[in-house]
Amino acid sequence: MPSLAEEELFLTSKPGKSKDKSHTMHRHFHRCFASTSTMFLWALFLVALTASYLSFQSFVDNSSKYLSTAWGGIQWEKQVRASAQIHRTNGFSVLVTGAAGFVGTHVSLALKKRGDGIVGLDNFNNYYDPTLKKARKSILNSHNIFIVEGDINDARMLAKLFDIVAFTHVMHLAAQAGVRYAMKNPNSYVHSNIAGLVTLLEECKNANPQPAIVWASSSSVYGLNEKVPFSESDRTDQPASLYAATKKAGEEITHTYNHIYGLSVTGLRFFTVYGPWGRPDMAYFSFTRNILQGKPITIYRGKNRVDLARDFTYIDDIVKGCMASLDTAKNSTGSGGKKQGPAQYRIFNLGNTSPVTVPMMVGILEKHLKNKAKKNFIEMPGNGDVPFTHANISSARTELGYKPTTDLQTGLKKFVRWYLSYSGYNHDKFVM
Ligand SMILES: O=C(O)[C@H]1O[C@H](OP(=O)(O)OP(=O)(O)OC[C@H]2O[C@@H](n3ccc(=O)[nH]c3=O)[C@H](O)[C@@H]2O)[C@H](O)[C@@H](O)[C@@H]1O
Repeated sequence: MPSLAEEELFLTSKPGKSKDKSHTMHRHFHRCFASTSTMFLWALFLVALTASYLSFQSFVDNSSKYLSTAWGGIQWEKQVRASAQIHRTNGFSVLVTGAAGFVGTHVSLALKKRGDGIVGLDNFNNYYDPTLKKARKSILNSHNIFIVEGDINDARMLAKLFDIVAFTHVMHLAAQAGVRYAMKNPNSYVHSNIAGLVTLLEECKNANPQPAIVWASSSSVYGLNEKVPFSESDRTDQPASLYAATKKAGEEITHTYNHIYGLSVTGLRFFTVYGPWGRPDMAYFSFTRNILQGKPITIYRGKNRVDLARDFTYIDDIVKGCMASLDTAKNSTGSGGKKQGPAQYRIFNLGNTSPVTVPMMVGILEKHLKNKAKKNFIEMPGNGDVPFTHANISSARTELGYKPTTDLQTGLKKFVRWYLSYSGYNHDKFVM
């Protein structure tokens, strides 16, 4: 539509009007001709105007397609500020990356519950069904936690966030997770776990004040380590997957930022975290879905038919470990992008300390689901998997007071209850 000014311009200059009534034929003809050519010129003008309007409109559309961001603006800033508000004495304001993820959602809710301010960040990628992430986001929103839709690789957006809020802590949980998917999409691991991490650390190091960082590493860094249980001082230079390699790289990269810029860093090696609102790509989750749908499940076995085992760790225990890490994190020492003194650097195992074999885990699910699984056993393909994990948590116990309390039986029961209700099944028919 033309603007009002353009319409007014057109209406106030109607062509071909004359008040002179004594015209000769010649003059009449001439006027007619003049009037026709004026009309023609006006028509041309109209066409040109319409064409330029349409091309301007398509320019605006295209520009907004490429320049459009899910962040920015006065309203957005207001929401960020409100969400970051601290509601307790000596509380924190925490930037939680990967806030719509499994661990991110639980940690954000726990922080909010005790009065800390939180700004969530998530790129809502489609590694697994984003509907689940959106559902988690709705819960967070209903607790007045604002989630910024953005990627940790977006330095401008991160700088803006640090401009608006003086974050005391960053709980960095955004990552490309999954051990076996790394063979399908290796670059996604480099994008999130390496490039994204560096972009985030750059912003943290530039921030004034610098936040303390707590972030998710992984038990997978132990790779082919055979010494059990895994201690933080054990070898981590033999990763079995690209995922593990990027997490190990993250430990080295965060160390560099700690060393050069004085960032306070705590890396948490999570051991196969499970529970309500979990990740659909993980075995306990996809097995549950398949068992309920009567579909077969594939159970990997090691050499000589040895069962694989995991130190499955329940989400509530992991959340406690994350909170204790934030609570015991010392301030970063840098300012103006420069280190002012040595800063804290820690790495902790957060596991359960009692590994369970995969067939035993399936047995527990079968019991809770009152359904038998159709099991196919195959030899573990060379896909990045490790045969077992087992955490030594004495460091976390001493320094964080970390003490896991949920066994797999209890934790899976809670998961199954949640899964049935989330997926619309009738509880009573299933859980024992
Ligand atoms: O603790 C960790 O470091 C890692 O834990 C999990 O990785 P994983 O332990 O491999 O968890 P699942 O993918 O759920 O697999 C659990 C077990 O089930 C087995 N599995 C998996 C899938 C399948 O179809 N069949 C099968 O037997 C795996 O070999 C493994 O032994 C997460 O997916 C990683 O993101 C995390 O970093």
